[in-house]
Amino acid sequence: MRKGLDEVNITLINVGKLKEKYLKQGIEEYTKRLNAYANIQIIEVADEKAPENMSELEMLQVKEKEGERILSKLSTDTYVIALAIKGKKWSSERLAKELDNLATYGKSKIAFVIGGSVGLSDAVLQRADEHLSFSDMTFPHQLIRLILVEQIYRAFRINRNEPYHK
Ligand SMILES: C[S@@+](CC[C@H](N)C(=O)[O-])C[C@H]1O[C@@H](n2cnc3c(N)ncnc32)[C@H](O)[C@@H]1O
Repeated sequence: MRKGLDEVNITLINVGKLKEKYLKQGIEEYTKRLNAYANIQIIEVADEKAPENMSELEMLQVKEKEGERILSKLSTDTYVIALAIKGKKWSSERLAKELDNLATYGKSKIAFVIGGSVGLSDAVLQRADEHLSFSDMTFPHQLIRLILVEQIYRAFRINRNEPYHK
């Protein structure tokens, strides 16, 4: 059944608690603005200790444990967009269009997933319907959360033909 974007539930699934105050403030601001347009929920799953000198195997284990926690938050009818450096690069207009299309085709649950300091497990990447990249650069996962929430807000403004800074 066709749905409007305002009927869509957007969930951001993140690994670890947000620590920096300036990021918290920015995310709260965009979440508040977004709430005028959609239901938005932010979920934080526990992170694993990830010391600098971990072996490949330990890193894999961290990803897998965090991945299981992420997967436990996803229902089978959720459309999942994983944030991944090697994913597709979309313009803001393309993200707006994709969200609009998902609403049009009755997808009312959309989850964006951001990995922890060592990234997302293969199981999460395989579960995802799309992999989205913001650039070839690696951003801290907490900063990506702020960039993502701003881009989702921008997408809603674009879809509503409302003015926003270019
Ligand atoms: C510190 S990065 C992890 C780096 C890890 N080596 C990897 O390759 O995924 C943490 C998370 O932030 C997100 N992220 C970081 N940079 C990104 C980018 N340029 N585009 C999309 N997501 C990004 C991804 O979800 C990633 O799992």
